[in-house]
Amino acid sequence: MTPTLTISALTRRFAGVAALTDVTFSVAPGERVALLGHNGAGKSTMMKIILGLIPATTGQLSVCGTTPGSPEARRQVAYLPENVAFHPALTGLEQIRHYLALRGQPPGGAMALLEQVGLAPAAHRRIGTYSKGMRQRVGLAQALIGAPRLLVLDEPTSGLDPVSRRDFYTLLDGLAAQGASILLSSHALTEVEARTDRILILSKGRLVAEGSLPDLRRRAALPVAITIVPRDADDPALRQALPEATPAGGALHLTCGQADKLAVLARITRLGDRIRDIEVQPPSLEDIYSHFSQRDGQ
Ligand SMILES: Nc1ncnc2c1ncn2[C@@H]1O[C@H](COP(=O)(O)OP(=O)(O)OP(=O)(O)O)[C@@H](O)[C@H]1O
Repeated sequence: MTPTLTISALTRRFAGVAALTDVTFSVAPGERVALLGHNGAGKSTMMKIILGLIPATTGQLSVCGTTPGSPEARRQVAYLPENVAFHPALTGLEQIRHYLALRGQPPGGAMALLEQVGLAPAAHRRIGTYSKGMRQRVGLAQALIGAPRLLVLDEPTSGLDPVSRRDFYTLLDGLAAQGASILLSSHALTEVEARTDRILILSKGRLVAEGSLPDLRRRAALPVAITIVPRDADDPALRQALPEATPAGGALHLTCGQADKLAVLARITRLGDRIRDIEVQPPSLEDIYSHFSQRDGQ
């Protein structure tokens, strides 16, 4: 399958500042990719180059099979900035009709776009009365004009409550299922953990890790945390079987390498009904993120 976005050996410098250095990756049709990185890591610079707003210093880019910023690329790429601003006096319907007219498309398609983002019931209300989540949906409806093949979303869920975030990602899932590629930046690690196919970690302008969460987890080889709730916290058999465990709050806590996990679980299982409950916690995306960032000296 031809990638929607291909970036190869991309470098961008600003008067002495290396914002991006030798970045290479691609995004396939229907793929949801998260771009993570600390403040100043180069995420916005990357997006601006993909959108054709600024040129790369060196490197090759192909956006929907063409050059970033070309009329053909602009027709197929949509962008949603972090803080979308609309005229508060316009209704959602008027705003989208206006954008359609600007794009030379029949304004009659506005209601269908608002329906797609779940805003049809509020279409005739002024945007000034919308919640932040609703305004983000107007932004998404605007981004969907012309059925783009690539959506570039800059922290699209920042400031949204958990339910609005979940709804927003559900919308993105639907778009990806129809073949749109999604590249989004975020600082909300737990949500991208569950709602994207691949994660890119930028650190000081370099791509320091790339892969699905299980890939990154395997590569980082971080310890697994196990919490055991015994029937009797003072049971000496537990200390004997699990001498490395630390007692706290009526439970026993231990960590082990991924490779040792099954052996440790087998030791715990042999304790039978001396154990009331057990919780196995793999490293979170936050742990993995700081592992790769730290590896780069952050
Ligand atoms: N126009 C510019 N002139 C000079 N330096 C710039 C310019 N734009 C970005 N930079 C620098 O490039 C680096 C990357 O910035 P960028 O805005 O891409 O980071 P970011 O990952 O989007 O950060 P944030 O999460 O804070 O938005 C930073 O060191 C920034 O100061």
